[in-house]
Amino acid sequence: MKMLEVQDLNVWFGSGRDRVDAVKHATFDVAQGESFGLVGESGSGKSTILRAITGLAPDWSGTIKVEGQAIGHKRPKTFFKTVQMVFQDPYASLHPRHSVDQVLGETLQLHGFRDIDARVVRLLDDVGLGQKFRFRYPHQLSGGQRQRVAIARALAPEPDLLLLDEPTSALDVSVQAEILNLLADLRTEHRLTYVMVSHDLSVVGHMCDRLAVMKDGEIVEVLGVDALRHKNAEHPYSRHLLEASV
Ligand SMILES: Nc1ncnc2c1ncn2[C@@H]1O[C@H](COP(=O)(O)OP(=O)(O)OP(=O)(O)O)[C@@H](O)[C@H]1O
Repeated sequence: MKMLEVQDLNVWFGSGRDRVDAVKHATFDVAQGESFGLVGESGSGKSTILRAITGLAPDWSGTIKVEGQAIGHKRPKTFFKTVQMVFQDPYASLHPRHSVDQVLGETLQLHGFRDIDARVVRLLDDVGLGQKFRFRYPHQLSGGQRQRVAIARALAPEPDLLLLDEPTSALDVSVQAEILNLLADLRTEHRLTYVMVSHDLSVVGHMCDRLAVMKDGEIVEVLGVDALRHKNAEHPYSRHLLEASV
């Protein structure tokens, strides 16, 4: 089954002379359980695709289907039981005056769970933090630990699809691999589907089964990870991108 189908997606910001066409005619699909990468240089539209899917980019046209259901411009609450996003910067995405317990507890409550206590405990274990972090505040956590909390919050509604927007690029190099390994393990354990934005081809090569190469708002090519490893692309721009990577 297809987890995500995106057909002829156009996303723009502003209007008239100020209009920016951030994504143009993007088409791709992602199978259930697959990990799909979006790569391309800064400004090519990668994050905007994820933001359009979650409803953070209001002006879009085309078709977005999740688990076969076309989504409209307004997302019902149940949508976020299926789709969750993890942002690049865990410093910005966590409220500074909310403890880890509050962050996770409130998310669980919002999604109608009753066994909140047991679930908070389980989520902290799932992301490798454990109980001693439960009543800490963001400023008492390292960058990697904050990103683990953000990942736990995304897992709280038991989603099927995680949208990962450069989930490690704001972190120290030394903890990036830890978080990527955690994400890889969680995908297997929770049978998740990933769409991951990264400007780092080695990250995508490690984490993804297929990837779309974006340039100036367009998907120029969709490649399997083998083609990435063998630097075997058709489109000149993808070839250039692969050649430039180590
Ligand atoms: N809220 C916004 N208002 C106006 N323009 C925007 C907005 N968000 C993104 N853009 C523009 O849309 C284009 C695509 O941006 P996007 O962030 O999707 O690129 P990206 O490939 O994810 O790059 P990066 O890796 O730098 O985040 C850029 O030209 C950007 O300036």
